[in-house]
Amino acid sequence: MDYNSNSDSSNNNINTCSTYGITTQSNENNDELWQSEAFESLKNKGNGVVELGCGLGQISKFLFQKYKNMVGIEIDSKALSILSRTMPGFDYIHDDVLQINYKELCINKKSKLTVIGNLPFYITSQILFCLLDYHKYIEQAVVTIQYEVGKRIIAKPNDKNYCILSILFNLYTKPYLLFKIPSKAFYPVPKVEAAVMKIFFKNNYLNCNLLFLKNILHHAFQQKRKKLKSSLKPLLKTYQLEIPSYVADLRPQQLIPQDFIHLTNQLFPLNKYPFYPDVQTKVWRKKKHGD
Ligand SMILES: C[S@@+](CC[C@H](N)C(=O)[O-])C[C@H]1O[C@@H](n2cnc3c(N)ncnc32)[C@H](O)[C@@H]1O
Repeated sequence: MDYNSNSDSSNNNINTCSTYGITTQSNENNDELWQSEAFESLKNKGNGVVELGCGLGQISKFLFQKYKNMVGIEIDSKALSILSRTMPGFDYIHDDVLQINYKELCINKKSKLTVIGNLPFYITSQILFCLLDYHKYIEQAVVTIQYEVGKRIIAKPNDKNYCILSILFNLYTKPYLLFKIPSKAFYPVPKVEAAVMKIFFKNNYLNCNLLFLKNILHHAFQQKRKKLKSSLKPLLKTYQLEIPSYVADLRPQQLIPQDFIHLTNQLFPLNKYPFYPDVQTKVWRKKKHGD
Protein backbone atom coordinates (compact mmCIF):
# COMPACT_ATOMS: atom_id res chain seq x y z
CA MET A 1 0.00 0.00 0.00
CA ASP A 2 1.25 3.40 -0.90
CA TYR A 3 1.82 5.94 1.82
CA ASN A 4 2.09 9.54 0.85
CA SER A 5 3.32 11.37 3.89
CA ASN A 6 4.20 15.01 4.26
CA SER A 7 6.72 14.24 6.91
CA ASP A 8 9.64 11.98 7.33
CA SER A 9 10.08 10.04 10.49
CA SER A 10 13.74 9.27 9.96
CA ASN A 11 16.10 10.91 12.39
CA ASN A 12 18.03 12.37 9.46
CA ASN A 13 15.22 14.75 8.76
CA ILE A 14 15.03 16.13 12.25
CA ASN A 15 17.17 19.20 12.41
CA THR A 16 19.21 20.19 15.34
CA CYS A 17 18.59 23.59 16.84
CA SER A 18 21.71 24.97 15.21
CA THR A 19 20.13 24.46 11.77
CA TYR A 20 17.76 27.20 12.80
CA GLY A 21 20.52 29.39 14.14
CA ILE A 22 19.65 28.46 17.66
CA THR A 23 22.47 27.31 19.86
CA THR A 24 21.26 24.94 22.45
CA GLN A 25 22.94 25.80 25.68
CA SER A 26 20.72 28.45 27.16
CA ASN A 27 17.12 29.52 27.42
CA GLU A 28 18.13 32.88 26.01
CA ASN A 29 19.06 31.31 22.68
CA ASN A 30 15.92 29.19 22.54
CA ASP A 31 13.98 32.43 22.79
CA GLU A 32 14.99 33.13 19.19
CA LEU A 33 12.56 30.50 17.99
CA TRP A 34 9.59 32.47 19.18
CA GLN A 35 10.68 35.51 17.21
CA SER A 36 11.67 33.53 14.16
CA GLU A 37 10.39 32.32 10.84
CA ALA A 38 7.97 29.96 12.57
CA PHE A 39 5.41 32.76 12.58
CA GLU A 40 6.25 34.57 9.39
CA SER A 41 2.97 33.58 7.79
CA LEU A 42 0.83 35.56 10.26
CA LYS A 43 -0.62 38.47 8.41
CA ASN A 44 -2.37 40.60 11.00
CA LYS A 45 -1.71 41.69 14.54
CA GLY A 46 -2.13 38.11 15.61
CA ASN A 47 -5.89 38.10 16.17
CA GLY A 48 -5.83 34.32 16.05
CA VAL A 49 -2.64 33.77 18.04
CA VAL A 50 -3.29 31.70 21.16
CA GLU A 51 -0.57 30.64 23.54
CA LEU A 52 -1.31 27.54 25.60
CA GLY A 53 0.22 27.65 29.08
CA CYS A 54 1.71 31.13 28.91
CA GLY A 55 3.07 30.87 32.47
CA LEU A 56 5.24 33.83 33.41
CA GLY A 57 5.48 34.96 29.80
CA GLN A 58 8.82 33.55 28.71
CA ILE A 59 7.44 33.07 25.20
CA SER A 60 4.62 35.58 25.37
CA LYS A 61 7.01 38.48 25.85
CA PHE A 62 8.34 37.96 22.33
CA LEU A 63 5.04 37.10 20.72
CA PHE A 64 3.27 40.04 22.35
CA GLN A 65 5.74 42.52 20.84
CA LYS A 66 4.56 41.41 17.42
CA TYR A 67 1.00 40.20 18.01
CA LYS A 68 -0.78 42.74 20.17
CA ASN A 69 -4.13 40.95 19.83
CA MET A 70 -2.90 37.54 20.92
CA VAL A 71 -4.32 35.75 23.95
CA GLY A 72 -2.64 33.47 26.49
CA ILE A 73 -4.33 30.66 28.38
CA GLU A 74 -2.99 29.71 31.77
CA ILE A 75 -4.32 27.68 34.69
CA ASP A 76 -2.00 29.10 37.34
CA SER A 77 -3.47 32.23 38.88
CA LYS A 78 -0.20 33.22 40.56
CA ALA A 79 1.62 33.21 37.22
CA LEU A 80 -1.15 35.33 35.73
CA SER A 81 -1.05 37.84 38.52
CA ILE A 82 2.69 38.31 37.93
CA LEU A 83 2.16 38.41 34.17
CA SER A 84 -0.47 41.13 34.42
CA ARG A 85 2.08 43.32 36.20
CA THR A 86 5.06 42.53 33.97
CA MET A 87 3.15 42.66 30.67
CA PRO A 88 0.35 45.22 31.00
CA GLY A 89 -2.20 44.96 28.20
CA PHE A 90 -1.51 41.29 27.57
CA ASP A 91 -4.85 39.50 27.15
CA TYR A 92 -5.21 36.18 28.92
CA ILE A 93 -7.81 33.59 29.85
CA HIS A 94 -7.55 32.01 33.25
CA ASP A 95 -8.63 28.46 32.49
CA ASP A 96 -7.64 24.91 31.70
CA VAL A 97 -6.53 24.59 28.05
CA LEU A 98 -8.60 21.41 27.82
CA GLN A 99 -11.78 23.25 28.81
CA ILE A 100 -11.56 26.06 26.27
CA ASN A 101 -14.09 26.22 23.47
CA TYR A 102 -11.74 26.98 20.56
CA LYS A 103 -14.63 27.35 18.16
CA GLU A 104 -15.98 30.30 20.18
CA LEU A 105 -12.49 31.74 20.48
CA CYS A 106 -12.08 31.54 16.71
CA ILE A 107 -15.45 33.25 16.15
CA ASN A 108 -14.69 35.98 18.71
CA LYS A 109 -11.27 36.61 17.21
CA LYS A 110 -12.69 36.57 13.66
CA SER A 111 -9.71 34.50 12.63
CA LYS A 112 -8.62 30.91 12.49
CA LEU A 113 -6.28 30.16 15.35
CA THR A 114 -2.52 29.84 15.43
CA VAL A 115 -1.79 27.78 18.51
CA ILE A 116 1.58 28.20 20.14
CA GLY A 117 2.92 26.69 23.30
CA ASN A 118 5.54 25.04 25.33
CA LEU A 119 3.00 22.40 26.28
CA PRO A 120 2.75 20.94 29.76
CA PHE A 121 4.10 17.41 29.15
CA TYR A 122 1.64 15.66 31.46
CA ILE A 123 -1.29 16.48 29.18
CA THR A 124 0.39 16.75 25.76
CA SER A 125 -1.63 13.96 24.12
CA GLN A 126 -4.90 15.23 25.53
CA ILE A 127 -4.17 18.71 24.19
CA LEU A 128 -3.32 17.27 20.77
CA PHE A 129 -6.58 15.29 20.65
CA CYS A 130 -8.45 18.41 21.77
CA LEU A 131 -6.92 20.39 18.87
CA LEU A 132 -8.06 17.66 16.46
CA ASP A 133 -11.64 18.04 17.67
CA TYR A 134 -11.39 21.75 16.87
CA HIS A 135 -9.39 21.26 13.66
CA LYS A 136 -11.82 23.36 11.62
CA TYR A 137 -10.96 26.43 13.67
CA ILE A 138 -7.20 26.05 13.72
CA GLU A 139 -4.80 27.05 10.97
CA GLN A 140 -1.51 25.94 12.46
CA ALA A 141 0.25 25.04 15.67
CA VAL A 142 3.84 25.46 16.78
CA VAL A 143 4.43 23.53 19.96
CA THR A 144 7.16 22.00 22.04
CA ILE A 145 6.36 18.44 22.98
CA GLN A 146 8.19 15.33 24.09
CA TYR A 147 10.42 14.16 21.25
CA GLU A 148 8.96 10.65 21.56
CA VAL A 149 5.44 11.97 21.01
CA GLY A 150 6.66 13.94 17.98
CA LYS A 151 8.16 10.78 16.48
CA ARG A 152 4.81 9.03 16.92
CA ILE A 153 2.92 11.87 15.26
CA ILE A 154 5.01 11.69 12.08
CA ALA A 155 5.47 7.91 11.99
CA LYS A 156 4.68 6.01 8.80
CA PRO A 157 3.07 2.58 8.40
CA ASN A 158 5.32 -0.28 9.44
CA ASP A 159 7.33 2.06 11.66
CA LYS A 160 7.36 0.89 15.28
CA ASN A 161 6.05 4.32 16.34
CA TYR A 162 3.03 4.14 14.02
CA CYS A 163 -0.06 4.56 16.17
CA ILE A 164 -3.43 6.32 16.44
CA LEU A 165 -1.72 9.73 16.75
CA SER A 166 0.19 9.14 13.48
CA ILE A 167 -2.98 8.21 11.64
CA LEU A 168 -5.07 11.10 12.92
CA PHE A 169 -2.38 13.73 12.43
CA ASN A 170 -1.81 12.47 8.90
CA LEU A 171 -5.52 12.67 8.12
CA TYR A 172 -6.19 16.08 9.69
CA THR A 173 -2.86 17.85 9.37
CA LYS A 174 0.56 18.13 7.81
CA PRO A 175 2.92 17.67 10.75
CA TYR A 176 6.63 18.54 10.77
CA LEU A 177 9.06 17.63 13.51
CA LEU A 178 11.42 20.60 13.27
CA PHE A 179 14.20 20.00 15.76
CA LYS A 180 15.10 18.66 19.16
CA ILE A 181 15.66 20.85 22.18
CA PRO A 182 18.22 19.51 24.62
CA SER A 183 16.89 18.86 28.11
CA LYS A 184 19.37 21.27 29.69
CA ALA A 185 17.71 24.14 27.86
CA PHE A 186 14.89 23.80 30.42
CA TYR A 187 14.81 24.44 34.10
CA PRO A 188 14.18 22.20 35.92
CA VAL A 189 15.81 19.73 33.55
CA PRO A 190 13.11 17.28 32.34
CA LYS A 191 13.76 13.53 32.18
CA VAL A 192 12.62 13.36 28.56
CA GLU A 193 13.85 15.08 25.41
CA ALA A 194 11.74 17.81 23.85
CA ALA A 195 11.24 18.86 20.26
CA VAL A 196 9.47 21.60 18.33
CA MET A 197 6.67 20.65 15.97
CA LYS A 198 4.93 22.71 13.37
CA ILE A 199 1.53 21.45 12.36
CA PHE A 200 -0.60 22.80 9.51
CA PHE A 201 -4.26 21.89 9.80
CA LYS A 202 -5.84 20.78 6.53
CA ASN A 203 -9.02 22.42 5.40
CA ASN A 204 -10.94 19.17 5.22
CA TYR A 205 -13.19 16.84 7.13
CA LEU A 206 -13.10 13.08 7.38
CA ASN A 207 -15.97 11.57 5.48
CA CYS A 208 -16.94 8.69 7.74
CA ASN A 209 -18.57 8.05 11.09
CA LEU A 210 -15.80 9.29 13.36
CA LEU A 211 -17.06 7.45 16.42
CA PHE A 212 -16.75 4.14 14.58
CA LEU A 213 -13.38 5.17 13.18
CA LYS A 214 -12.27 5.79 16.75
CA ASN A 215 -13.66 2.44 17.84
CA ILE A 216 -11.88 0.58 15.04
CA LEU A 217 -8.58 2.35 15.77
CA HIS A 218 -8.81 1.59 19.47
CA HIS A 219 -9.56 -2.08 18.93
CA ALA A 220 -6.87 -2.42 16.27
CA PHE A 221 -4.07 -0.68 18.19
CA GLN A 222 -4.92 -2.09 21.61
CA GLN A 223 -3.63 -5.40 20.29
CA LYS A 224 -1.48 -4.18 17.47
CA ARG A 225 0.44 -7.42 17.02
CA LYS A 226 -2.78 -9.26 16.22
CA LYS A 227 -4.31 -9.48 12.79
CA LEU A 228 -7.37 -7.31 12.32
CA LYS A 229 -9.66 -10.31 12.05
CA SER A 230 -8.78 -11.05 15.69
CA SER A 231 -8.40 -7.58 17.19
CA LEU A 232 -11.68 -6.32 15.65
CA LYS A 233 -13.60 -9.48 16.55
CA PRO A 234 -15.45 -8.06 19.60
CA LEU A 235 -16.58 -4.98 17.66
CA LEU A 236 -17.63 -7.02 14.63
CA LYS A 237 -19.51 -9.47 16.84
CA THR A 238 -21.48 -6.67 18.52
CA TYR A 239 -22.68 -5.41 15.14
CA GLN A 240 -22.84 -8.88 13.51
CA LEU A 241 -20.43 -7.91 10.77
CA GLU A 242 -17.81 -9.77 8.76
CA ILE A 243 -14.33 -8.37 8.30
CA PRO A 244 -13.58 -7.56 4.62
CA SER A 245 -11.18 -10.21 3.33
CA TYR A 246 -8.58 -7.71 2.05
CA VAL A 247 -7.72 -6.56 5.58
CA ALA A 248 -8.49 -9.71 7.57
CA ASP A 249 -4.90 -10.94 7.74
CA LEU A 250 -3.25 -7.54 8.07
CA ARG A 251 -2.01 -5.90 11.23
CA PRO A 252 -2.95 -2.25 11.88
CA GLN A 253 0.55 -0.92 11.19
CA GLN A 254 0.26 -2.24 7.62
CA LEU A 255 -2.67 0.03 6.76
CA ILE A 256 -2.24 3.61 5.57
CA PRO A 257 -4.43 6.23 7.31
CA GLN A 258 -6.95 6.38 4.45
CA ASP A 259 -7.45 2.62 4.68
CA PHE A 260 -8.99 3.10 8.10
CA ILE A 261 -11.51 5.58 6.69
CA HIS A 262 -12.32 3.15 3.91
CA LEU A 263 -12.74 0.27 6.35
CA THR A 264 -14.98 2.37 8.59
CA ASN A 265 -17.21 3.24 5.65
CA GLN A 266 -17.40 -0.38 4.56
CA LEU A 267 -18.37 -1.65 7.98
CA PHE A 268 -20.40 1.32 9.17
CA PRO A 269 -21.65 3.23 6.10
CA LEU A 270 -22.91 6.73 6.78
CA ASN A 271 -26.34 5.98 5.31
CA LYS A 272 -26.86 3.32 7.98
CA TYR A 273 -24.80 4.91 10.78
CA PRO A 274 -25.13 8.67 10.22
CA PHE A 275 -22.70 11.06 11.84
CA TYR A 276 -23.30 14.78 12.38
CA PRO A 277 -19.95 16.54 12.85
CA ASP A 278 -21.49 19.82 14.00
CA VAL A 279 -23.48 18.09 16.72
CA GLN A 280 -20.97 15.45 17.73
CA THR A 281 -18.03 17.75 18.38
CA LYS A 282 -16.25 15.75 21.05
CA VAL A 283 -14.74 12.74 19.36
CA TRP A 284 -11.01 12.47 20.00
CA ARG A 285 -10.89 14.13 23.40
CA LYS A 286 -11.58 12.11 26.49
CA LYS A 287 -15.20 12.34 27.60
CA LYS A 288 -14.45 14.12 30.86
CA HIS A 289 -12.88 17.16 29.19
CA GLY A 290 -14.82 20.26 28.30
CA ASP A 291 -16.58 20.96 25.05
C1 LIG B 1 6.10 24.07 30.27
S1 LIG B 1 5.35 25.42 31.07
C2 LIG B 1 5.55 26.73 29.90
C3 LIG B 1 5.57 28.09 30.54
C4 LIG B 1 6.01 29.21 29.59
N1 LIG B 1 5.11 29.32 28.45
C5 LIG B 1 7.43 28.95 29.12
O1 LIG B 1 7.61 28.53 28.00
O2 LIG B 1 8.34 29.20 29.92
C6 LIG B 1 3.65 24.98 30.93
C7 LIG B 1 2.68 25.99 31.45
O3 LIG B 1 1.38 25.45 31.25
C8 LIG B 1 0.60 25.72 32.42
N2 LIG B 1 -0.42 24.66 32.48
C9 LIG B 1 -0.30 23.40 32.92
N3 LIG B 1 -1.46 22.73 32.78
C10 LIG B 1 -2.34 23.60 32.24
C11 LIG B 1 -3.69 23.51 31.84
N4 LIG B 1 -4.38 22.36 31.97
N5 LIG B 1 -4.30 24.59 31.32
C12 LIG B 1 -3.62 25.77 31.18
N6 LIG B 1 -2.31 25.91 31.51
C13 LIG B 1 -1.68 24.84 32.04
C14 LIG B 1 1.60 25.68 33.56
O4 LIG B 1 1.09 26.38 34.69
C15 LIG B 1 2.81 26.33 32.91
O5 LIG B 1 2.77 27.72 33.07
